[in-house]
Amino acid sequence: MDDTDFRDPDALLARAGVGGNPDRDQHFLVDDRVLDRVPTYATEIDADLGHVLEIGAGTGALTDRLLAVAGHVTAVERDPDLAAFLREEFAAEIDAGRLTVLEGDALAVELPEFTASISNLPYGISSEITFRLLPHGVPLVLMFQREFAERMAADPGTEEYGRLSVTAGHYADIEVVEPVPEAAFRPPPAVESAIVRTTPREPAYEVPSDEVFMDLVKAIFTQRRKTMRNAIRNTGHISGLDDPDAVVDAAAEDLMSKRAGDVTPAEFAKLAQLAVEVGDP
Ligand SMILES: C[S@@+](CC[C@H](N)C(=O)[O-])C[C@H]1O[C@@H](n2cnc3c(N)ncnc32)[C@H](O)[C@@H]1O
Repeated sequence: MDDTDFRDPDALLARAGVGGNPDRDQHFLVDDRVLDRVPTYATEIDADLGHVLEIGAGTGALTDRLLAVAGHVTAVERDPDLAAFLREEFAAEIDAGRLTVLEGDALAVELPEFTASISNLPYGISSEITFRLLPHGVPLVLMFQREFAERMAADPGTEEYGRLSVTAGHYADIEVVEPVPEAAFRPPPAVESAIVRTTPREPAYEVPSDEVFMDLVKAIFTQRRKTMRNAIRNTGHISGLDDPDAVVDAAAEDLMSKRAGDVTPAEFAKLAQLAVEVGDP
């Protein structure tokens, strides 16, 4: 088999004897053109992919394409029947030491060292798995619900901008690289999807600690319609600030009059620094 002669996704479903169970987050990608493009969003940045982690490998249609561009692939799959099918279907690649099938919940299994993750994710764990992967500081190419993808990549001042945009953008540049229609999957999900690429980089600001920054951002966005002044005052129980008033008093007046949706990540970072300077948290 050469690199352009990949396993047919419909034939894989037939061999595995599955149709996809939406209750188990199973929507298999069956559009060859999309499947072929997914790995290129990583290889156009780094042609040498090393060890690729795939979350939710299903019947292996994407795994097959990843094996063509990576030195090693670790494929995590929670469904025992699908994990058994992967071990049988890809026995030669496993024997050759090029593929590891990890059976279990991607949120709980011990992850290997990896140099990129390329995955058509189970949408039910989008947020939790993304924040398990982002701190590894490697490129990610991940399929999400389109609305989630757009919130992740949103800029300040837009309707989609929020906690997810700030916290994901803390680790990496985020791009929506391709919208994917429902018809590309079997069974089709209820909503459109989109592929996101994250490119790791240091943030352009300093924070006292990731935890202080994340807790403050989380707290303030629970009150996004309020002014920053009121949002900070009302959410000490979430942000961990003992004396929110002291932070408000020390902060710039114009920042306190804004709403969270217009506050840049750098401004949130400055506020987190200020909170530490005034002795809080
Ligand atoms: C959207 S499907 C993608 C399947 C395959 N990669 C494809 O593109 O056709 C998500 C897969 O993740 C698996 N899955 C669901 N929840 C999981 C979890 N918590 N950990 C690991 N795999 C999970 C499902 O069984 C399913 O095979």
